[in-house]
Amino acid sequence: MAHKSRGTAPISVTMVGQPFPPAQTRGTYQLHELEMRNLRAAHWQEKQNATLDATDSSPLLLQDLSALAQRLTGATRAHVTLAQDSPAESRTESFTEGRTAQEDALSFGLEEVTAQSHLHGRATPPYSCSTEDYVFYSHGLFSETGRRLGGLSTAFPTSAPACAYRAQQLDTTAQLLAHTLAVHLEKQALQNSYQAAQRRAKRLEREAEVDPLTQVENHCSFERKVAMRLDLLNAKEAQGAFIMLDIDHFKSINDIYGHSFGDKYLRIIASAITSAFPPPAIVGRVGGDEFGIFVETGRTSSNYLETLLSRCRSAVQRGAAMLGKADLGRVSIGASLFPSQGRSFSHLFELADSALYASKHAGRAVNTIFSPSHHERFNSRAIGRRFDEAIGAHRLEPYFQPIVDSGTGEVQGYEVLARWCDPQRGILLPDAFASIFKDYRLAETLTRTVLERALMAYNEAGLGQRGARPASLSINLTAFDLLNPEFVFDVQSMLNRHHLDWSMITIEVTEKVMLDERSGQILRSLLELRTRGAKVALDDFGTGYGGLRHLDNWPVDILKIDRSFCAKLSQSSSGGAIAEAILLIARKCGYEVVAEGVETLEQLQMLKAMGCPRAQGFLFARPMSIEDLIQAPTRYDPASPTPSAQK
Ligand SMILES: Nc1nc2c(ncn2[C@@H]2O[C@H](COP(=O)(O)OP(=O)(O)OP(=O)(O)O)[C@@H](O)[C@H]2O)c(=O)[nH]1
Repeated sequence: MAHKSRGTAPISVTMVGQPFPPAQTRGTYQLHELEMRNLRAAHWQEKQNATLDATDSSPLLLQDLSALAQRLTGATRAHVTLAQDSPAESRTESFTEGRTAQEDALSFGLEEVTAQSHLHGRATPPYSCSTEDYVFYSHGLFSETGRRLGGLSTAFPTSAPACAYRAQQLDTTAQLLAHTLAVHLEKQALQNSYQAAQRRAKRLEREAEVDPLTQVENHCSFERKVAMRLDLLNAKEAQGAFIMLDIDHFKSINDIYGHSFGDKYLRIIASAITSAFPPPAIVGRVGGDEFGIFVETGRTSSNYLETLLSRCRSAVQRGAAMLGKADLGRVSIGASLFPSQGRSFSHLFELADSALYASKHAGRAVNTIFSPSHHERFNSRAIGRRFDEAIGAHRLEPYFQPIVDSGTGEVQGYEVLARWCDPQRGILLPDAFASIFKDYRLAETLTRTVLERALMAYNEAGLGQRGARPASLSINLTAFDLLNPEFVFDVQSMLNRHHLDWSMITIEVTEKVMLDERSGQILRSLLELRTRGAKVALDDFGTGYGGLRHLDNWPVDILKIDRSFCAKLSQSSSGGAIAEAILLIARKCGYEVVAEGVETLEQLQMLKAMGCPRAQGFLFARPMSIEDLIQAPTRYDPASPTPSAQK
């Protein structure tokens, strides 16, 4: 501090009034400084226990009060401190380079009495001390309730006559200051509590806006903030992108590593997205494992958006790598453009969702920027009305694809596949109306319509009796069908209506359906269907994400080897190895097996050599209408395919 470096002559201090501790009566500057340090340390302790809040505005007020006190009392210097104000702080202010030893002594004496008064509490009678030139007084400032608010320290020249008038002036001034301080501090306390309430309200408001798990905006706040931003941008003619990001196979990740690991993964993904899209971009969690992002892109090309998406994907991969699991970090992304594709939140959301669905459909882990062709395929709202019309006009039809004994070529059953016969666009495969399967009403309607018509056709055309053995009918179900507890009873009524029984029904479900978290009802429905006599086939086996655990946990009778393995049979040794492994598992566990997507004689021969009992694919026949099926053989010779199979 300034006074340390100055090496001034020692100041002798003589106490009057309350006694000082003995060490301080020795009276050299250096000794005093040591003592003062101790005093300050003790004072800081007191400060920590203080209840009044010294705020930024206090120093100003204290300066004003000090000046006022000086005027009222005629003191050479007056110094007002708050109860929790530190002598150390006022000392820094008081001692500056260039002061004379006398001025130092003045400040030092003032501080001395201040510190004493702080340390010893109530200053009655006032503390006082003197140097050669000055006499110092310290008055405590108390509220009406006796609470210590601060102190007034004053200095008078020793040469001035001491009189009763001075003592009275000091007392009156101390009372006035105490009153002023009390009012100020009360106002301050009120202000503080108002500010604290404001801060609390802000915090609560923010808490209501953020998703507690990931700390990004929750759905509601995301929508509100994006809508507000769009209003601004609409006025400015600026450009932006609405992005949807969905974690791939998150259900399985929860399933395999546990829910709390899933939570951690979600947090990591959220923070990766936020790092890739810092404010002013808006990031929100809009679903369980789905995030929305709105980012302004300026007047740049769509290449720039691609760059942003790639950057986001890399950030996600880097974040996921920290979790040390090789199968993490895969996300699907869809984006729509503002304002060229949409101007409102709901429209942009819908289009980005369609694009996201297109990414999922394309095999996941890809980015898709919306294009109109995605709309019908991947947007259930866009297709819903036309679908309802098609149902009314009986344009949703069952097609049948034979399932054949790979040894004899004999037809053992038919898989029922939905076809939409559109007058303008011809016969549409489910891929062209994939969004139907996202909407429970449309998905259920589709299953029931196609099933009812398939059973009717099966019965009327006598399909069950055409071959040497009754042919089975394999029906594809969605999670929505199985989640409906009424579904089993509805199928029972259909079977009754068409004089058929459960033994000829096979229910086909994918691994994804079996992994559905609402699996309680799905499992119950499958068990009920099986109890009634239907078989359960696990479709696309080997492509799912959940490993082999379904086989232990779920009621399964048949494994359908996915077409991707059959396609690789003749191309790579791994395709053959996987098909062989599936057949081995099936044999050991007692499952029936059907190979899907068999297209060449070579594939069939390899499957036969591995012991695969049944096959289905273009080598025998494509899915066909009931009219074509009636004409089709009940036994195929793979060596000389039928004309329909060659299409
Ligand atoms: N750990 C965790 N899981 C959640 C949370 N919210 C939702 N989920 C789960 O997230 C999963 C979302 O699954 P989906 O998006 O339907 O399916 P998916 O497995 O990601 O499949 P694709 O999106 O088609 O790749 C469900 O299983 C939910 O139970 C959460 O806060 N924490």
